[in-house]
Amino acid sequence: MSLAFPLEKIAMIGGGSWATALAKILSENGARVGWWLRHKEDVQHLQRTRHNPRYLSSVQFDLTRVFPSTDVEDVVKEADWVVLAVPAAFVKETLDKLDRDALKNKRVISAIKGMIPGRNELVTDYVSERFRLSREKMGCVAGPCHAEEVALEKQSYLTIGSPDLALAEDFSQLLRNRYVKAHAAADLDGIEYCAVMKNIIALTCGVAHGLGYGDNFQAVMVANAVQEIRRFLYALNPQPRDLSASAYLGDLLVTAYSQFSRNRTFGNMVGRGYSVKSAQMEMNMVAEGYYAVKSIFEVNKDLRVNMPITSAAYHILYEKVAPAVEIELLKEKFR
Ligand SMILES: NC(=O)C1=CN([C@@H]2O[C@H](COP(=O)(O)OP(=O)(O)OC[C@H]3O[C@@H](n4cnc5c(N)ncnc54)[C@H](O)[C@@H]3O)[C@@H](O)[C@H]2O)C=CC1
Ligand SMILES: O=C(CO)COP(=O)(O)O
Repeated sequence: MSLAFPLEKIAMIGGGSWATALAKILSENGARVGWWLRHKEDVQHLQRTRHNPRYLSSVQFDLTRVFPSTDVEDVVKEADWVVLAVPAAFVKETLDKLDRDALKNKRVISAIKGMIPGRNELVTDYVSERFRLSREKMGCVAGPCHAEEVALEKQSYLTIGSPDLALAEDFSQLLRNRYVKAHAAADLDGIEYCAVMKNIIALTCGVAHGLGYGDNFQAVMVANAVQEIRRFLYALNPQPRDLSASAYLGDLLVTAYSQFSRNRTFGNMVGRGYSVKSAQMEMNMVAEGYYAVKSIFEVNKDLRVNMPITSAAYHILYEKVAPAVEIELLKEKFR
């Protein structure tokens, strides 16, 4: 196979499903991928068997292009591009080991669809401030794309958001292959916030499903969600954007409807009566929407946007209001 990008050096930060899927796409395109994983035994397993033992274990890696390691400083030092793919709740502790100049002269892509808990910041805002990095040097990976379908090489679409369209286009090129189409977009903030919010909506769709509501109700929930997202984005960052594009609506739809969605699965368990703790323990994966709902709810205390779905999810997850009560209230608010 000819290598499309033999000289590009990537640092992949994260050992979960999405990091594994992105490492597959990038390395198969010929990039050199230094791959930080948290557990030494996972690194050793990858080196021995060429498979990630925990996530997307069917994917086999070419170890002449993929270099697993537990040393985040080493992995970052070598790279031109740093791709962040740990859940947002672990960004701080993962990057804490790096000094403030570690990302100087690097281009940083967040593949994370969550906010930094406690700080209620987008990942790119946090990284930009912590590492004194201009947002022009940053981008995000968005779009309706489940890691599980990447592993199966199903046709997928990604959008790279960055205020620097040239950077977004460069990273799009690294991703394009037989089954991935990627394109550049300028709306970094809007795309990143929408990716966070669609997780909250998918989680709440899961709650309704767990309570026995059907497809008719879910379709109305999703339609109302688009309006909720539009109101919030307009209040926060009023610029023209086409919310029907796949980076916004497409990602909302796939997460709300897919069997692979972590957020929907988590919500479904809560709707069926699991406590938040037991639902989290049951999943070996992270539902970003759980953390995101608190961040968005708190950001909205100043904005005061009408956000019935987010408020319902917050009451269920953080104030222990019975899911049936909150969904019953939503029923009356939807049009
Ligand atoms: N899975 C997918 O299809 C997609 C995921 N994303 C985003 O990618 C990000 C990563 O999620 P996934 O790969 O899905 O995760 P996952 O749910 O597959 O796996 C959980 C990850 O959390 C890590 N983790 C758990 N405790 C940790 C700790 N204390 N410190 C550091 N890491 C810890 C695990 O090592 C593992 O990497 C999320 O923001 C998610 O929204 C974005 C697009 C698609
Ligand atoms: O963002 C995703 C698909 O585009 C993944 O969503 P989940 O985390 O709910 O699986």
